[in-house]
Amino acid sequence: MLEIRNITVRYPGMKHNALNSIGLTIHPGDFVCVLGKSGAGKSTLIRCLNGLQTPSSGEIIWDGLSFSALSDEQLRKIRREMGMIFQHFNLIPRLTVLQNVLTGMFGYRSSFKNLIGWFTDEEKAQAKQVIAEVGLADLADRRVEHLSGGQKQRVGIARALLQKPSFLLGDEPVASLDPGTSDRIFSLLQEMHERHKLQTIINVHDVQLAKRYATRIIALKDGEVVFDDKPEQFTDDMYVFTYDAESYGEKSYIRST
Ligand SMILES: Nc1ncnc2c1ncn2[C@@H]1O[C@H](COP(=O)(O)OP(=O)(O)OP(=O)(O)O)[C@@H](O)[C@H]1O
Repeated sequence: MLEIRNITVRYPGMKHNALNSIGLTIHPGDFVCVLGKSGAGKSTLIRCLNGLQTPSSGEIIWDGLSFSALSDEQLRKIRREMGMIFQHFNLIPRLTVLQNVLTGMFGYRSSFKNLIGWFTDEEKAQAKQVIAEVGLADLADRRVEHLSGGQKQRVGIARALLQKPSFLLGDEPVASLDPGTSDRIFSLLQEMHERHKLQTIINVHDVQLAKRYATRIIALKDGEVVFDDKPEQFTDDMYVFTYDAESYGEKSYIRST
């Protein structure tokens, strides 16, 4: 269970809070999609969860540990628990799929081993296993720069899985992909979520994807939680309110596959 207790984030120079007294509990099995228009605070929330942003006030607690009082070793452990996937994939284009995925092991190894890039046969076998799980077994030795966007995101997912995380966090992971590919990536995320018993929290602009795959939708507006419930409860009126739209679909946060 991950507890977000009353967190507020105000960036330097900002007149308002990016997040304003957010309180949430993420339960085992949750597949959360976070909705909200641009600037609502979605990325800031994800950045707080992966330790990249320290809240101005409030606490995040996981496994009895408060993020604000961690030793370096505990911080390393928390970072390993947070598998992260990104809109622009954050891969190294000139390296192969296997080499990119192996970087997911870095949190478990010494800095020296990471520096020289030496991996054991066992580590390579584990990486090949997750590469097969995301459907890229035939492409393990291909350079990432030669892959499609959807394939690159599969590499990103495999790298996150190799960390053996408890959480899978995504900051707009399908925003650069076409609707059909986005749907296939969400289907893969759902499969991995269930197989690896993850707690998944994904920011997404596509409301239909959220409604199709999430077990829980959280909507943010102006840094506050305005909706936290099952996807079927996210009504057209809630859409209009969340996105300051005039009608359902009016703000193009809905795509069809
Ligand atoms: N590093 C920063 N410095 C100052 N202000 C920031 C910074 N990052 C975000 N903000 C501000 O904080 C607020 C929330 O931003 P955030 O990126 O979390 O929103 P978002 O919902 O993820 O938006 P988007 O969908 O466009 O990515 C916005 O007003 C944004 O301008």
